[in-house]
Amino acid sequence: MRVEVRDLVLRYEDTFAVDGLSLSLAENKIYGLLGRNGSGKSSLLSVLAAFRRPTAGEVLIDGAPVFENAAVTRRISLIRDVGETVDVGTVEDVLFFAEWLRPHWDAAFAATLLEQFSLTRKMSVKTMSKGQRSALGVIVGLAGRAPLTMFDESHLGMDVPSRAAFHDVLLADYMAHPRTIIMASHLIDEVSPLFEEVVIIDHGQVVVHEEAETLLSRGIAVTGATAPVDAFTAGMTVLGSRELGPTKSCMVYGELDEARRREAAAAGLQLGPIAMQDLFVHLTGGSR
Ligand SMILES: Nc1ncnc2c1ncn2[C@@H]1O[C@H](COP(=O)(O)OP(=O)(O)OP(=O)(O)O)[C@@H](O)[C@H]1O
Repeated sequence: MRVEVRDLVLRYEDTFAVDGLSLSLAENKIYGLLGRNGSGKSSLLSVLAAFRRPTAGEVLIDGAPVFENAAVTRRISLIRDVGETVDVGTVEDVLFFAEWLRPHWDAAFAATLLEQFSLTRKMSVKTMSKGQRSALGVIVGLAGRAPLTMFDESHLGMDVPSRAAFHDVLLADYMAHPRTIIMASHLIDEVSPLFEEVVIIDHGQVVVHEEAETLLSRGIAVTGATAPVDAFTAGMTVLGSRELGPTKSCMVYGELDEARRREAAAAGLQLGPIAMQDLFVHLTGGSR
C-alpha cells in the first residue's frame, strides 16, 4: 500500500510527538523507521494504523484517509512492542481473532510459525513470557499478510535466535508476498540488512529519508597507518576513530569521488563500509 503523510501533527497535551511531518512511502518496500527515544516513531505508527486521530494534517493510504475507515484499516496491521494481544484467553483465541480480522490471513503459515517459535495453541496468554508474547505478536503480524504491516519494536524480549528467525521469515515471506512493511527498531545493525529505505525521525520530523544503500554509501571507514589516515581525513566529518598500534581506522561521513579514492589507494589506505548504527548516531546528533 502507498502511504502519504502530509503535515502531520500529533499532540498530547503539551507535547508535539509528531510535529508537521510529511512522508511518502511506495508500495511493496521494507522501510526502516529509526529515531532516538521519544522522537515520535510509535506516535507516527499509531496514526498510520488509525489507532489515534491526528491533531492536524492527513494520512492517506492508497489515496484514502485512514482514520475511521474500516475498509482501509482491515488492510493495515501494527504490531506493537507488547504484541497485538490482550491478557485474556489462549494463543488459539488470539489466532482466531486475527483470522477474523485479517482478510489475507494464512492459517497454514500461522501454524508453521507457531512451531517455529515453539508456541502451542493451548498456551494461556497471561502466563506467557515476554519473548513468547512478542513471538505471538510477530506471528499475528506475519500471517496476517496485511498490505501495510508495521512492527514497532515487536521483537522486545525475544532472544537472539528468535529475532534472527523472525527476520529470516519476514524476508522470505516478503519476497513471496510483497507488501509495504515498516519496522521501527533500536537494534539497527540487526535489522538494517532488511531495509530498502530508511526514514529517520527526530523531534517528530523526518530528518533523513533515503535508500538504505545510498545512506550506507555516505559512511566510509578509512584504515591505514596513522599519519596518512590523519592527512586523508583532515577536513572531513569524522564520526569516530580507533587506533591499534601503528594502524588507525577513521569513520568518516561524506562522499568520495574517484579522484579521492585513487588518492586513498596511492597513500596505502583501505576504504570500507561502516555500520548503519554509526551513521544513525551521527545523524541524530550523538549523545544528548
Ligand atoms: N500517551 C502519551 N501521552 C503523553 N505523551 C506521550 C504519550 N505517548 C508518547 N508521548 C510523548 O510523545 C513523544 C514521542 O513519543 P513516542 O512514543 O512516539 O516516541 P518513540 O520514538 O516511539 O520513542 P521510543 O523509541 O522511546 O519508543 C515523547 O516525548 C513521549 O513522551
